[in-house]
Amino acid sequence: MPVKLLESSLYFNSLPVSLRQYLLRENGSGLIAEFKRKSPSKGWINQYAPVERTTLGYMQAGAAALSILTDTEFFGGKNEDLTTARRFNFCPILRKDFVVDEYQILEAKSIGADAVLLIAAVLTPEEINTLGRLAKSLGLEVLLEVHDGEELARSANADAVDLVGVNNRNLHDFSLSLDTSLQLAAAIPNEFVKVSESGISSAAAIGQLREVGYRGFLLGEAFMRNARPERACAALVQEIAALPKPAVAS
Ligand SMILES: O=C(O)c1ccccc1NCC(=O)[C@H](O)[C@H](O)COP(=O)(O)O
Repeated sequence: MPVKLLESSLYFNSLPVSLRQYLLRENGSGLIAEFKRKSPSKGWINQYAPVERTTLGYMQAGAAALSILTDTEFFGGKNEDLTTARRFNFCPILRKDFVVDEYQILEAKSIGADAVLLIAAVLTPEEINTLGRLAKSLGLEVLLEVHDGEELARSANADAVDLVGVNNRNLHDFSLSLDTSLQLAAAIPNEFVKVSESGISSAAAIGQLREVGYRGFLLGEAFMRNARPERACAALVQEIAALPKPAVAS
């Protein structure tokens, strides 16, 4: 679609909803609840859950924000999924696709996203700087995804990034370890809201992650493998409410 048409979208000039602020809310769950039908590591997870009921249910259950995969080939998504979620929800929505060019950022804004993902493993620091600044100029927040200390050190640029997400999934072999987040937490500067991504399925894990400073928890499969993903989300929110409160954010 030509850029001019993206810019004429209903959402292009709309006020963004801050993912940072929603994750830092007192008494919030910090959950970023994801809608994905399939994944490279698992194949089909859930072909039937409707995006309207699922995303509205996530938010009614107490999730802090939504993550939507719009990529069709690997995740079974489409742009319309995000726009539908936008129509039904007033909350931050992260477009969780791999962003590699400027067009995708303009497109993310035009379909109703509030935040985009930049992955350190596939982008140079210069690309993160350019893409992140463009996103921020449009009012989008930027979640930088890292998997190790080296990626973090070269890519965490405060002019281009708002939140740092540590992916517990190794993108080469798809192995998962919560230790990735636990070990990297202290190295992430406190100006960034810290998010732990992938392979999280229990309140106990979220309790551990909170203790080392994480305020956002991105869960996909743990919800989507259920026929009613929003009910799995509601159950987890209840368990999170019983955890000790997180320390005041820095
Ligand atoms: O989910 C995958 O298999 C995957 C493989 C390679 C690159 C990205 C992938 N997923 C995208 C995501 O970021 C996750 O959906 C998200 O972090 C939630 O993970 P999970 O809770 O483990 O579903």
